Amino acid sequence: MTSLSLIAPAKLNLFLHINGRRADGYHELETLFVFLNYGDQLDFTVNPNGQIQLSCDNQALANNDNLIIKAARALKEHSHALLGVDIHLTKRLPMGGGVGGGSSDAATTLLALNQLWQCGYTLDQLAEIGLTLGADVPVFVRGFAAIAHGIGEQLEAVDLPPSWYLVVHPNVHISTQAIFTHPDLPRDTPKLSGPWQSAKLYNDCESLVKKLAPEVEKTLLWLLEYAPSRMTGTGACCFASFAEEADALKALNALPAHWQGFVAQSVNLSPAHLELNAKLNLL
Ligand SMILES: C[C@](O)(CO)[C@H](O)COP(=O)(O)OP(=O)(O)OC[C@H]1O[C@@H](n2ccc(N)nc2=O)[C@H](O)[C@@H]1O
Ligand SMILES: Nc1ncnc2c1ncn2[C@@H]1O[C@H](COP(=O)(O)OP(=O)(O)OP(=O)(O)O)[C@@H](O)[C@H]1O
Repeated sequence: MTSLSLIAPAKLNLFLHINGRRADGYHELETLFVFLNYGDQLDFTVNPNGQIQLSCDNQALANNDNLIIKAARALKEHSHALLGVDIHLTKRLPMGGGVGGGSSDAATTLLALNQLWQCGYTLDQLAEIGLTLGADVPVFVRGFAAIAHGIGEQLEAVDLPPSWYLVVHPNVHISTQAIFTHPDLPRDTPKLSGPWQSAKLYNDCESLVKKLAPEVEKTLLWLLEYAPSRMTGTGACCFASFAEEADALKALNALPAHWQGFVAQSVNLSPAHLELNAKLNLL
């Protein structure tokens, strides 16, 4: 196999509780991750010259700070692979949106290059490499919907019925770091003591982000007219959940023009894993 095309799906944090802050500044979380069948597209082609090269429809993203390059370099260093790769990114996910676009791109890169360079790493090993790139990378590498503990890397699988989501980006960029370093962020939510299904669930970042970015509050108020709604991650994207696709699409059609949105279904298994497994089974 010398080339591979895979999706890098979005995630939603269906709830996000912050339980404390560690000495290194990272926060202890409890959060419920699901994947959406919507995401960026990544095309990988092996090259023999050992170079790692990225092109993108959004030229500003094709630089060495991109998590795709960082993921490929991390894997190359670990595995001492001699081959290189040309990668093309088609960016669909809103950036700084809380849907994990950069982390998902990094995870898909690790999954693809593990095959193309024949590194033979297990998902646990790839998740460990992924964690050095970001707290959200391991869940995308493991590829199952999960409650996460720790800083987001300790995963407990969950099985959720599929649901339809309207995800709206209110056109404001929220820096994850700015939220996690803000003095007003609540950091003392008690750990869940029983099943999460019967607990009161929320996103601990939501009220702070609404205060800092009133557009997020407006988005949530708009969405709540249609269905139960919440912010994902540290924002700025907000989502509303629907039982029927048609109802989600109806709300999307009414979306004010100054916001962007998309409708997608939640899945328990990452579409990146489903695509990869399907392609490997064809060999
Ligand atoms: C908030 C979430 O989106 C929930 O899914 C993630 O935990 C964020 O994951 P991520 O973007 O991969 O995060 P990283 O790139 O590792 O960290 C970005 C910034 O967020 C802060 N951060 C992140 C995760 C965490 N559990 N505690 C933190 O305090 C760190 O200060 C860091 O400077
Ligand atoms: N492949 C990538 N795609 C998007 N952003 C990237 C990528 N690599 C690095 N970045 C940088 O990471 C920043 C945050 O991007 P990202 O879209 O992953 O945020 P997010 O959805 O809020 O993530 P999370 O939910 O994990 O906090 C961007 O502003 C950009 O500078």
